[in-house]
Amino acid sequence: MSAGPPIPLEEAQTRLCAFASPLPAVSVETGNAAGYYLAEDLIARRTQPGSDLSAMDGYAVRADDLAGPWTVVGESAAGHPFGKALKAGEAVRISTGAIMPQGAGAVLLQENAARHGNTVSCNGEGEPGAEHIRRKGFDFSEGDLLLQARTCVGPAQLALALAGGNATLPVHGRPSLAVIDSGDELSTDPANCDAHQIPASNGAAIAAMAASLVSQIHRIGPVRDRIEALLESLQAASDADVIVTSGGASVGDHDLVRPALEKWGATIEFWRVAIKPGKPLLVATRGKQIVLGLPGNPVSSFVTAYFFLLPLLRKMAGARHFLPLPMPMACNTPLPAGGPRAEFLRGRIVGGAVELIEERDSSALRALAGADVLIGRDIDAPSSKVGDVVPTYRIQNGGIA
Ligand SMILES: Nc1nc2c(c(=O)[nH]1)N[C@H]1C(S)=C(S)[C@@H](COP(=O)(O)OP(=O)(O)OC[C@H]3O[C@@H](n4cnc5c(N)ncnc54)[C@H](O)[C@@H]3O)O[C@H]1N2
Ligand code: MOO
Repeated sequence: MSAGPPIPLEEAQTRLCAFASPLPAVSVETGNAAGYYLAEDLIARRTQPGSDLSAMDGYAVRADDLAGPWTVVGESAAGHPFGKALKAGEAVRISTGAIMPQGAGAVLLQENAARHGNTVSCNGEGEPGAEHIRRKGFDFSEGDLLLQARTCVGPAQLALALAGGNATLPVHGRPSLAVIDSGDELSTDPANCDAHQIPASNGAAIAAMAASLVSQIHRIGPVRDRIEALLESLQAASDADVIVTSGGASVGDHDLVRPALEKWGATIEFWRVAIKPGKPLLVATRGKQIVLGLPGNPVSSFVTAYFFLLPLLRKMAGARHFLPLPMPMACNTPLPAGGPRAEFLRGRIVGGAVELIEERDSSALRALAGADVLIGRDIDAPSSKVGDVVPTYRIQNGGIA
């Protein structure tokens, strides 16, 4: 294929993600569902709260009997309701989360009560009130829509699903991933590298970024810069839904990922994207398998995994929104005008604004590891001054979509 000019970021993301569809639904125990995406709308199977409950510790009294004093006739504790109806002149000791006794319509807070033996009265600090009651079904009722299909199940959604009476959840399956490190200079032993070697770090970083979105990860390599070795590694990855390579994607004599993929029978869909770092990104398909050839420079590999691999995996895992979400932030540093490629600079969040990390080399891992965000600069973006708002992309914890 002829290379052609690098294609714009959004077009490349759209073309890549169009190769993927959400995987079929599977059922998982709700307690283990964090990180999965719902395959169906989630409906409440129960009402919460199931009865009127007290929101505070204190005394339940009738709504038509707010002056007191009252005789304390029993207790309603969480899990242990008071079994009888409340009469005028009576109060029931009640705790947070306990069912309001039949006939009760107000709660006197413990702090506002004076208790002497079996008698309780107001101490002058406040009256009994209905605002301390959580009404039956105020959060949700049986049959309500709790969450839409393709929502990510985070800790809060997981808790809601359980509260809604769902022991299991229908979620989309997750893709399997193979990650291939390639390059003669790569060592598997970071503690013992010769002068001509560097520790292989990209594969491990990519695997860590993808971990929560995939069913399994097969790490392969480091693979030698020889077509046969690359072919062997691709063959070893032939069960994976998605294959990622890093290194060997550029134009050097030893950049063999493209010819190896062609020889393996893959179709090169596109090569080179107008972003910096990350230009030599390559996308190929072989049947249903999708191959991403990431550039070898560690920051380029990270940035292309962030803007291409993670969206692809999210889409396959069922996400409704799979592209990284820019967060506009004021920038404390003036930025020079953009160039012919969209650029992603490293930035640090300081006092609610973003500050540029000057180091831009695409191999500079220390600058990347010290960054909170990537600062996005469009193609030909005008220079910006201190305080101008710029799009930022959170990169801690692999980023958010
Ligand atoms: N004449 C040109 N040279 C280069 C171009 C170009 O357009 N014309 N593009 C540059 C850009 S941009 C990038 S990015 C790199 C990408 O090159 P490759 O994908 O072929 O990567 P390698 O050459 O194999 O490695 C680059 C660099 O990264 C290190 N590396 C590779 N794999 C790993 C790994 N798994 N863990 C850690 N580090 C890794 C490798 O040692 C090299 O230092 O090409 C430019 N050149
Ligand atoms: O664009 Mo390359 O990915 O800078 O080093």
